[in-house]
Amino acid sequence: MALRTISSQLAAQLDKELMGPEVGFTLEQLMELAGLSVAQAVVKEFPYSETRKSQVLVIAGPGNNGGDGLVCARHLALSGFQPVVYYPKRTTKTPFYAQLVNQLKFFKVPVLGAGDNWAQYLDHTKTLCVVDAIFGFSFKPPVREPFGSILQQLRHAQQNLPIVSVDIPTGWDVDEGPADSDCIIPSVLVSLTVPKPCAAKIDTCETHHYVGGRFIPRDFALKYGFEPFPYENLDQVLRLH
Ligand SMILES: NC(=O)C1=CN([C@@H]2O[C@H](COP(=O)(O)OP(=O)(O)OC[C@H]3O[C@@H](n4cnc5c(N)ncnc54)[C@H](O)[C@@H]3O)[C@@H](O)[C@H]2O)[C@H](O)CC1
Ligand SMILES: [K+]
Repeated sequence: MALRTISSQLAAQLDKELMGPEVGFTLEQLMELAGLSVAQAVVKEFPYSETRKSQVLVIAGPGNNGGDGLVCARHLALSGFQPVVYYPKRTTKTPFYAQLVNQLKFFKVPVLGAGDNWAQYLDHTKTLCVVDAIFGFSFKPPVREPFGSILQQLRHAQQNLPIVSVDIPTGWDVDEGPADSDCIIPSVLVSLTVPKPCAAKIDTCETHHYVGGRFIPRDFALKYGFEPFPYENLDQVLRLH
């Protein structure tokens, strides 16, 4: 069956409506569900075992995609993993992001900032996977620093260290897909609410694709032009392929 997708523009509109006066979700609610979905996809792909490495590097960007990563790290800690968060560019637009960081400290999750040695966690003998929560559907190329250098290091590491991308593989054009052969190739993509057009460009041999962010009713999905996804029970993610 063809992949159901909506454009970056429509995704932003859908988000706005969910958080508008009529529907009334708060960003905090949606982000909690989004981050939980990503954590669930990680657990499904790399089931926790006491005898296996459990360190996960979560790289959080400056916007809401980064917020999803901060929430994901907390849920991974609750599931027995050892997340380490690299959060180099923090926003002070709302106090919410600082609260998410405080919650991580409450769970004894290290949160590294600009200037810290984050690249040591790219060692595949110690780290299970990297969660790419750098940019989502509001990314506009070209990538500005420090994220260009971060992506370059991820590209070098990705052969041995799987990348789990949140909503969009960072650096890919949201509607067109990978801009050049220098882009990261995630091992797992977790699309939120509904895949964006770039998801149709993933190579299904290389990347497992999940949908998560389970927060809309059937009629709302149909209004935005896609069939709802058949999640099972209370699962927060559905594997598409
Ligand atoms: N309904 C949902 O599916 C929900 C999804 N969520 C997540 O939110 C992101 C979209 O979040 P938004 O804040 O709009 O944008 P981003 O995180 O993608 O990035 C904005 C951030 O990045 C900076 N930026 C943009 N382009 C560049 C660039 N070329 N170089 C450097 N920096 C750049 C920009 O200035 C902003 O600071 C969506 O994908 C989901 O992951 C919500 O969590 C909940 C609902
Ligand atoms: K991302």
